[in-house]
Amino acid sequence: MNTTVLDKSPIKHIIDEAESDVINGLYLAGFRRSLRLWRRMAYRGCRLSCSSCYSCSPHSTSLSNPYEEVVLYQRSPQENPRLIVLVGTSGVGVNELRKNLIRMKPSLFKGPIPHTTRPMREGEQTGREYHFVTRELFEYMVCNNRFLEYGLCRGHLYGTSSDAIREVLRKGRICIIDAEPHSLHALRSRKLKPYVIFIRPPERDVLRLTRQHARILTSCCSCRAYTEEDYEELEEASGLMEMKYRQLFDRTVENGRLEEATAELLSVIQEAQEEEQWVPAPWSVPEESRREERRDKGIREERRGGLTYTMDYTSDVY
Ligand SMILES: Nc1ncnc2c1ncn2[C@@H]1O[C@H](COP(=O)(O)OP(=O)(O)OP(=O)(O)O)[C@@H](O)[C@H]1O
Repeated sequence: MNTTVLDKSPIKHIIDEAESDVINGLYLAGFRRSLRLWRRMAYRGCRLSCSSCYSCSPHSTSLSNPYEEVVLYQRSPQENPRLIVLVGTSGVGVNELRKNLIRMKPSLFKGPIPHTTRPMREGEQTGREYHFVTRELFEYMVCNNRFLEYGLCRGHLYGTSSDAIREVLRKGRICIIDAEPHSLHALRSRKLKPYVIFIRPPERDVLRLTRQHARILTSCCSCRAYTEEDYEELEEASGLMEMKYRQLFDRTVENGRLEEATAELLSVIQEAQEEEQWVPAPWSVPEESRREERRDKGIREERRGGLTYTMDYTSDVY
């Protein structure tokens, strides 16, 4: 496998962190601070250079076309649960809420197990903390668009694959992930039917009151108490995110008091799984006609000599 593929990709070097998110024997995979930091840096980079960023560019269909045909969709009990995606600006409490839900209802919620090329440590098991894979396999997965996002940390690659998400859903559990808004276009598929919940900060006085003991993650991978500037930045970044991406959000939940926000989130997720919701029209097309459509597209592109596109169109991600 040619390593230049990864060199050209939007990987950012990120800082390592203390391992393990194990609480009372429950493995909370995917909460590594390094990946969160990477995401944050990637998002900031994206905001600074919007003209070259795929998701902000006119090529991103979900953003360039704010109108899309939607239909009412009711999930049947035989179908996999819908993927739940939490979106929010760094520091608003997305991880705290996600962790809270998994801790409260571990038989209902689960996060996807990330992949890594880092060597397995004593006491770890592949498929529990991580899927431990070789660099070759990781790069192969990158080339085949298997990752929704990935990052490099002290020479080791980390990533969240769409297969890991599907694995959770296939087992009938609600897969709950947090994502940067620019990853949403890759998630919006008929198979995953993501339900996107935007987490918004509360009013400033509620922020001050509730975040007294909260710790903000700095870019130097250390934690400290929130300051007034942090609140200001949080509110501003959140407002911008909401303005720019709101057409991709299904619901908004305000994260003021943690118990109240968690309870609201639980009820919103229950509605998303059990009640009728608006979804993009192609998500309700029967599987057989989708397969035919994909086959047709694949053949057309092969004739044009674009063999490589065939793989994308027949991939499960779409
Ligand atoms: N509703 C809340 N009330 C009080 N503290 C909260 C609440 N939500 C989150 N916190 C605290 O705020 C801090 C930041 O939360 P969290 O780590 O979940 O942020 P985040 O949105 O995931 O951003 P990042 O990935 O940058 O950490 C943590 O100390 C967390 O315990």
